[in-house]
Amino acid sequence: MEKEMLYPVINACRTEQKLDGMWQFKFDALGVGGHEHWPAGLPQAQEIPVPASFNDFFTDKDSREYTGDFWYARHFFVPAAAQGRFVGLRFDAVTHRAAIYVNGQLIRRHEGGFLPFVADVTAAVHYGADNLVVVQGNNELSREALPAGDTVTLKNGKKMARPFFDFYNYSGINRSVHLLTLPQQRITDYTVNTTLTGDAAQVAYTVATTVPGTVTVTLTDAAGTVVAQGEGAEGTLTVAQPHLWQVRAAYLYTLTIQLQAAGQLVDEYQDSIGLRTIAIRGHQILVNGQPVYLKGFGRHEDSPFAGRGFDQNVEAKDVALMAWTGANSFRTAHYPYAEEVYQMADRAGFLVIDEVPAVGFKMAAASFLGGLDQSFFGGDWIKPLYTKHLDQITDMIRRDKNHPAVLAWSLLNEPDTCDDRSVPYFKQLFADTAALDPQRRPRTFTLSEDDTITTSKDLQFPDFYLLNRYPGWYHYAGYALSDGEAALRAELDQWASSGIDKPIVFSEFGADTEAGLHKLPSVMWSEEYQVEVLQMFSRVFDSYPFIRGEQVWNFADFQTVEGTMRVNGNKKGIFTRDRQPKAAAFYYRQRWLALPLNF
Ligand SMILES: CCC[C@@H]1NC[C@@H](O)[C@H](O)[C@H]1C(=O)O
Repeated sequence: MEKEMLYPVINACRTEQKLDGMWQFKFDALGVGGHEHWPAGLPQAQEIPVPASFNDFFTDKDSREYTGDFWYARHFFVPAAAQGRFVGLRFDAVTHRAAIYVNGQLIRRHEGGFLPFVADVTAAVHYGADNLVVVQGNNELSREALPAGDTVTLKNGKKMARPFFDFYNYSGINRSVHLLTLPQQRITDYTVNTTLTGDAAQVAYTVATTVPGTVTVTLTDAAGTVVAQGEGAEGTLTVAQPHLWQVRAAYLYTLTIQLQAAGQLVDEYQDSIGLRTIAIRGHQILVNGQPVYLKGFGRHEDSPFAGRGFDQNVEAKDVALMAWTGANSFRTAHYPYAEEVYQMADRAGFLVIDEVPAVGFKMAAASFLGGLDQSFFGGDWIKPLYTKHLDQITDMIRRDKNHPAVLAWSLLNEPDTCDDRSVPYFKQLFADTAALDPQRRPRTFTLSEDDTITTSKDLQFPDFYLLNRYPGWYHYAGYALSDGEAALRAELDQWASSGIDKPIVFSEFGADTEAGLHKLPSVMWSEEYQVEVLQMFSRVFDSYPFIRGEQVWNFADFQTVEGTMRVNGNKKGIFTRDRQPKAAAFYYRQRWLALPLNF
């Protein structure tokens, strides 16, 4: 578990410098970097941008598909004034694992390619001088790591990723790197939790610090007016006539936390927070006590050139397009996204289902993508996998817990829940994660086509259900679409008569579509067919009141492994990979703008 997750800020007590740009880069297929002293500098290196995946910058297949160790390096200057402070290098994400060296010294290692970690370099840097940071990365997949897969070795000795998941194994320093200098006596975390009482909001807060001291907390509104203040490492702020954070009508306050020691201000941290409540009541998902119907997308962090590297330009475009369609939510399929994504969702009023990369926990998926056919939860990899799974859920919640946009936590995508051996795993997971979120938001996971109300053994665990269903594509396809509608209705009739009174959200449904392919009457892969499939789902959703959301798969076309089922990636996007609309985008704009928000 990472101790410090606070997003970097610059103020009177804290400094931050981004180390983004061109870094030295070198593959290490033979694993010689360690004993050839690469931590002290990379010989004959090339250059790769950070933040970005390294894969798409190459023109040869061996490099694009490279699996194994890879090294990055760059120089950075630490001012003399930093002496006596905490000096850290914060990596927002290195996929999938990393060892960090500074001036040739191993500082730390980290496992997990989609969450931040801080390397404490206080004792390793030269002050008022140049320093060298070297990152030893690795992108190999295994059944005891997230996301799950295999790494195979070809006859020519080259390693190849064999993902049990349907997105490309983009790798590298995928998000920003920050040089931080912080007070030794500092704020390390905070929590907020809002309840609404009549015409006031009660904001319970806690503040964690490295030393006991005097903590003061100030809440200011968008105009900068102080609306509440508190003293002490925990307490409750009362906000009269609060301006609530609403879905697609966001309002953010600024929370300022100050730490004083011996009468001196030693640290300060400020963040934007939204006052809102989230609850599930029967079949309803409630925000501020009002039912909300989720309209939106399963997404990916994926774009040409940067791969899975975070690109603020792409995210800004995606937020604009989601707003244009009338969407109000998305799922971070299938991993936690960059923190800037949640900040933009906070400001835009989008609801987010936040998901860890527990994807591929089903050998059938591996079979679908060329894997083996045995029970995933019966494997001898489960024990080490569970440790990493819980660790990454813990870090995701620690990182994202204060975002008003975060509605729920998705703990897995399409696991094999038809196997009795999954039950102890899920029982432990839901027990171990029950108290991680101070706001106690709902926890769930997505159910694939195989995992139905009659076959799944794990339906007692989620607080609401996420269904991934593909009649019209993987079965009942083409002219048989009407049978697909009948089969979907038959399944939902089972849910309706089951007595289960929890909401259902469709978290995946759709059809691969080649943009520009038109056919009248329709044919699979045409834009017309994608709209017909989505219209079928809309008819069904509108027939069952316990369906409380539709998040179509996917927002945009995205890169996957090569295969006979993929045409240079997955084409189920409503938008193309370069973010241009297919006919389905106009369909959803017309449907979602006409749907009331609260119903
Ligand atoms: C076979 C269930 C569908 C599957 N669900 C997980 C997503 O990551 C994939 O992209 C999606 C697809 O194949 O389009």
